[in-house]
Amino acid sequence: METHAEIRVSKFKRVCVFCGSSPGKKRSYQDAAIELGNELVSRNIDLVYGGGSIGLMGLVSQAVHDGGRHVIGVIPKTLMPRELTGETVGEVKAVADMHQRKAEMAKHSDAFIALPGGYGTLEELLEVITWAQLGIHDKPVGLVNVDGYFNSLLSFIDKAVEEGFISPNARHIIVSAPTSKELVKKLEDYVPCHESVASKLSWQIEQQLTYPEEYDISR
Ligand SMILES: CC(C)=CCNc1ncnc2c1ncn2[C@@H]1O[C@H](COP(=O)(O)O)[C@@H](O)[C@H]1O
Repeated sequence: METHAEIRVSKFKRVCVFCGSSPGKKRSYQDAAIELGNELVSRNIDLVYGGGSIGLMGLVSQAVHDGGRHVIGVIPKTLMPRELTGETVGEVKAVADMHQRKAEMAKHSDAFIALPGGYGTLEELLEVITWAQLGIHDKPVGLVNVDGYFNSLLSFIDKAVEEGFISPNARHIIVSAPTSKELVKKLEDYVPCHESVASKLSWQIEQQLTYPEEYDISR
């Protein structure tokens, strides 16, 4: 009997993935990157990521590309030489610098997902959480907590809530789940509940003063 892969419609058209430019030491990290790619494909979701073929970034982008979905890699011109990041599958968007890259990745996405990674991943993840906290966007943000990789980060965030540096409402911005399947489902159900301090309108005006209009990331 002929089998068909299950296709579920998602409210997300494109998801931005932040993840390690290294593969990590455990096979489970690499498997999770491929699993996330396959999960996006099964829900008809396209991928936006930092470009290149190194580490987990290469695995997730290859899985989405192989599954027939569109892949956009956003690469700063300085990282474009192939020796640095490898070949990018799908569409390549060249940008001037790391700041434009983040704005561009955010602008093209309906949600953000982090897989295990290092400084770059943490920086990208925390920045989109900060933007959500300020009300600059209301797109869901989540992490795949593969083998508890992010446990210490989540404990630290809980500590920051306890100590009065993060509001309990803002704690809810970050959604986590042990697998991609569970995470994407949670992100689909996510309802923003934090207060906005910067209105989207004022952000748009600020963006127009600093970047061309195309870099506005709010909806
Ligand atoms: C010269 C050099 C070290 C190149 C590394 N090559 C890279 N190529 C593409 N994106 C990257 C690179 N390094 C960091 N990033 C960005 O930072 C994140 C990964 O950084 P990390 O490995 O977690 O910290 C990615 O989501 C990506 O957007």
